[in-house]
Amino acid sequence: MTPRATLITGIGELVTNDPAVGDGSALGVLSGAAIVAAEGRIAWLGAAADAPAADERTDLAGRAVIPGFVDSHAHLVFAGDRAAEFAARMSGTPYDGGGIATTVAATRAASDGELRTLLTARVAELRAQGTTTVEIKSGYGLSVQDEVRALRLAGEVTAETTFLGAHVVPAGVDRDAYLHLVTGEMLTACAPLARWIDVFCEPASPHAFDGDEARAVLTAGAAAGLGLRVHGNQLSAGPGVRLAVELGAGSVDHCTYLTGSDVDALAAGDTVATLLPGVEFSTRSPYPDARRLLDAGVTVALATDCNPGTCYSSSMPFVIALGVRELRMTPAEALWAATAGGAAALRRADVGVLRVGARADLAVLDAPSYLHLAYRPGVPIARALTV
Ligand SMILES: N=CN[C@@H](CCC(=O)O)C(=O)O
Ligand SMILES: [Zn+2]
Repeated sequence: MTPRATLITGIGELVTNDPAVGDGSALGVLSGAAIVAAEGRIAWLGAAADAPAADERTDLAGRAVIPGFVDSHAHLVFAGDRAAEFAARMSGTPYDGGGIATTVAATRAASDGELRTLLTARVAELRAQGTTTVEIKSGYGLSVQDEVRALRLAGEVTAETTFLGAHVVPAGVDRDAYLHLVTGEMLTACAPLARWIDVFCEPASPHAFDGDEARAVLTAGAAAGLGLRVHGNQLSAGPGVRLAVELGAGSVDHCTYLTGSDVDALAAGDTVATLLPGVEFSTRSPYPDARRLLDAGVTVALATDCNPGTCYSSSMPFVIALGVRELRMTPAEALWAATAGGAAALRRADVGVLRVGARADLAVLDAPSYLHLAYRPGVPIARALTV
């Protein structure tokens, strides 16, 4: 049986992220274009006048279309509320990772059904704002059974699952014993449910892991067949970035405090620098220096880091607005980072780009141009369209 095909017309502006088409820019912007999608993939893309016949037709009445956002960093499996901690930070209390224990307690106490309900609502919230691919970390279980449960639930909604047993050392647990567990029994139980392993490498936090500990976690994860990701350089210019690059991680995330050698290492390696400006917004902290990274030729991604402690926002358009307004990225750089950049951070070639064979994961904007993502901050103009 031939697959049913859908023709999408009336596209005001089409951002493909394919530099081989359109205006010659990295965004590969086309006007007067149409798309045919079949079985979740792009079957045809070109001038609307040349579009082939299809079984169904969707007319977007002049709206802009972009690749669906690729949110390459999110912590969505959790219960509980830390609004009071947010309020304290707005009055000057600094963030040090200590509040993670509050979420761990609430998450362990929640039933599978409660966690699933919270998770699916958060995924729906992301999609309603244009995100079509999301990476989801464990890290609020911190016991073998609770980390396994978090990854099992995450795997119900995404293929991009990340084992973050090394988020913090749980309260009352010996550091060395916990490291032994995370790199041993917990890793063995979690690896079959995860694509990635991550570690919160932050010597400035008494709860997180130093460079040697992070290296042990990542090396064990790689030996178990997992790809590597690192929470690095969030609170200080620690060893996270250099470790991530040395070990060939897909991405090092936060990158708020960088030395010159960190930037040089990122520019020479193939690890993506993922910036999470919603965190600096929500913790009233200095923003990372995106221009320094971009000007050095580093591949930069933007993601939400949606989590209950440092940024309880699932909105990629909000992150793009921060990228433009606060990180001084151009609107084009910010959109690329939130789509193709996220795909690079997840080592995916089938998302974050619209070309024949790629996933037909689109975001439709109630606007004539992608510029409106930063031009109209806080206005819900983006939504996911998977055909
Ligand atoms: N920094 C470590 N992990 C999260 C925050 C987790 C929390 O505070 O609950 C982050 O990416 O910012
Ligand atoms: Zn995070």
